[in-house]
Amino acid sequence: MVQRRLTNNITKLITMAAHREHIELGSLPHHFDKPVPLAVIGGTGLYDLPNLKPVARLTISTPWGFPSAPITISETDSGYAVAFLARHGQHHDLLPTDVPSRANMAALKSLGVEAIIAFSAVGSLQQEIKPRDFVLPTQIIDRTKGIRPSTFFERGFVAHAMFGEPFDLTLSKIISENVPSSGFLEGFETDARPTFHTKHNTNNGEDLTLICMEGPQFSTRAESKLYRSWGGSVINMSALPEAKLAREAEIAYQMICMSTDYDSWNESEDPVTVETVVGNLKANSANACKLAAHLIEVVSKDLALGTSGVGKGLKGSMKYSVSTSPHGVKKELLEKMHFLFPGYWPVQ
Ligand SMILES: CSC[C@H]1O[C@H](OP(=O)(O)O)[C@H](O)[C@@H]1O
Ligand SMILES: Nc1ncnc2[nH]cnc12
Repeated sequence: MVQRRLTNNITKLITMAAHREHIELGSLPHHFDKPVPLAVIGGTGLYDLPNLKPVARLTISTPWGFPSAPITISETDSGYAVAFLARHGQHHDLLPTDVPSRANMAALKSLGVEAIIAFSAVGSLQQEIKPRDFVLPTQIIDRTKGIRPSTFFERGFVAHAMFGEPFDLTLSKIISENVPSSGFLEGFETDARPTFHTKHNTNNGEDLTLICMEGPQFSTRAESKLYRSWGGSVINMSALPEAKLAREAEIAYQMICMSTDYDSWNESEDPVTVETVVGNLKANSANACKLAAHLIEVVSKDLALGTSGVGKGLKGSMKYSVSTSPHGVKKELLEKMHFLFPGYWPVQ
C-alpha cells in the first residue's frame, strides 16, 4: 500500500517535471525584475521544485562564466519569489569537480539572493543515520583535492573570509525549528519514518560533520573508516567550494543532506553504488520537495520581515576582509569584483 502510494507519487512527479520542463524551456520570460532573496540549489535527484509555479527562466553570464543551468524563478502560494538552480545541470551532466560554483554563486548574488538552502545526497558514516534520513550538518572537513576554483579572489587582490562556522547559524536555526512534523513524514510506516538529524535534536549538542571528498569515485573502506575516526557524520562531493563561495559572496548558506547509503565502512551493507543513491532519492523525492516547499515559505517570510536577521551579519563583511590596498589593484580585477560587491571598491 505504502509502496503503491510512493510509486504513484513518483510517476506524478516525473509527469509534472516533464510538463514543467516543456513550459519552462518553451515559453517562460527570460527576465525577472524584482529581487529574489532566497535560492534553492538542488543536488542529485532534485532538478526542479514541482510544487511551485515557475514564472521566469534566466540565463545569466558572470565574470566567472555561466552557471550549471538556467535559473528558474518560481512563486510560492504566498507570492514569494525563489530561485532554483540544478547543481549538476538540468540533465546531471556535470561531475562534482566540474560544477561552476563561482558562476553559480555570482549569478545568484546578481539576482539579490541573501540566503541559500542547498540540498545534497550524502552517504552516512554513522549507524543511526539511516538511508533516507535528513541531516543538517554544522561542520565540514575538506577532502577535495585543490583542483576546484574555491575563491573569487586571486593574485593581485587578496582577501580572507571567516569560515569557522561554515553554515549560517541563523538560517540553520530557522530550518531546524521549522521541519514540519506532519506532511513531510507522510507515506511511511511509523518505524520507517525518516529522522531529521540536527545538532540539538539528535546529537546532544555535538557537531554533525560533513566530509566533502573530491570523487567522482566513492571512498575505499579504509578511507570511510578514517572519516568515521575523525568524527564524520555524512559524506558528499558537493559542499565545497559551494559553502566557501557563498560566504565570500556574503550569502547565508545551509546545506540539507539526505542520506542515501552507508558509504563503504559498514561491512554488513553492500558498498554504495549510484543505483542505491538514486533509488533512495527517488523513493523520497516527494518528501524532499514537500520539505523544500515548506521551508521556502518560512525562510522567505523571515527574510521579508527581517525577523531573525538571516544574512544581516554577513552584509559588508568582505569589505573588511581584504588584505590588498585597493589603490594598487588592476582595473579588470576591480571590475570583476564590482559584479559581486557593487560599490565596495570603486574602479578609478
Ligand atoms: C550520485 S552519488 C554522488 C553525488 O551525489 C551527491 O551529489 P549532490 O551533493 O549534488 O546531491 C554527491 O555530492 C555526489 O556529487
Ligand atoms: N557514499 C557517498 N559518498 C560520497 N558522496 C555521496 N553521495 C551520496 N552517497 C555518497
